[in-house]
Amino acid sequence: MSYAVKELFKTLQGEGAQAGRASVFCRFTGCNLWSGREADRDRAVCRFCDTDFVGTDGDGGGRFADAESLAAAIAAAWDGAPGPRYVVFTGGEPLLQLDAALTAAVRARGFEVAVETNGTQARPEGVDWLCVSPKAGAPLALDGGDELKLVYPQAGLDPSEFERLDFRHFFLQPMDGPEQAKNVQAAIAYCLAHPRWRLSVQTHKIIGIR
Ligand SMILES: C[S@@+](CC[C@H](N)C(=O)[O-])C[C@H]1O[C@@H](n2cnc3c(N)ncnc32)[C@H](O)[C@@H]1O
Ligand SMILES: Nc1nc2[nH]cc(C(=O)O)c2c(=O)[nH]1
Ligand code: SF4
Ligand SMILES: [Mg+2]
Repeated sequence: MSYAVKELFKTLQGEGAQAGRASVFCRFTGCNLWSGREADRDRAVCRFCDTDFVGTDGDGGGRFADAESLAAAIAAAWDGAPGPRYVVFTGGEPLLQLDAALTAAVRARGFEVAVETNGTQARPEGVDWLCVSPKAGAPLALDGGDELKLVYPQAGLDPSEFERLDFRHFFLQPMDGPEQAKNVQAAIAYCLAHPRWRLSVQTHKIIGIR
């Protein structure tokens, strides 16, 4: 199978329970909940996306013919630094492309494998850390994982609906956009009143890394 990648870069994971961790980010092209075109945003299922995942023209992006060639590019992006290697597959929606061949190829190069998904697709083999971020109006195909990271608030989604699912961590991440300051206050208030939930701040945006 071939893979379309928007961009590939090393940075610190900015969100959730692994925040602060050195990571190679592999951002796949394409999503099933939005075309990525601004003209389509208002009629998309997911309308608040903060990410450009169209095309293969970003830093380190491109079309990779097979799992070995993409895994080699991921290993090169790690840059030879010693210690535990960590790759985060995101997008776009990574589970439209990530498969067992690719998780095996990066694991063979010493990587732990993390995924950021909207939860609408099945989980492939070989994932060590699964972050699920459900979207209002999209069917949830996964009933567990490592962290549930709910962008908050979303009309029609009550966080309590997700508490029955099998996750180790439950996070609210304030929705970025025009109402960001208000959404931060709402998420803080929810976490104070519902201590099962923790706040996930998008730290990379604050400190100015990608
Ligand atoms: C761009 S998405 C890509 C992965 C996958 N499609 C998903 O939605 O989980 C990466 C993360 O950013 C979150 N996110 C996207 N737009 C956001 C926004 N405007 N404010 C806060 N988080 C956002 C998503 O919910 C997800 O947790
Ligand atoms: N630093 C950093 N951390 C992130 N965590 C999840 C991200 C994503 O876009 O999936 C992301 C991202 O884009 N940058
Ligand atoms: S599901 Fe994820 S990548 Fe797709 S539009 Fe929503 S936030 Fe963006
Ligand atoms: Mg991001």
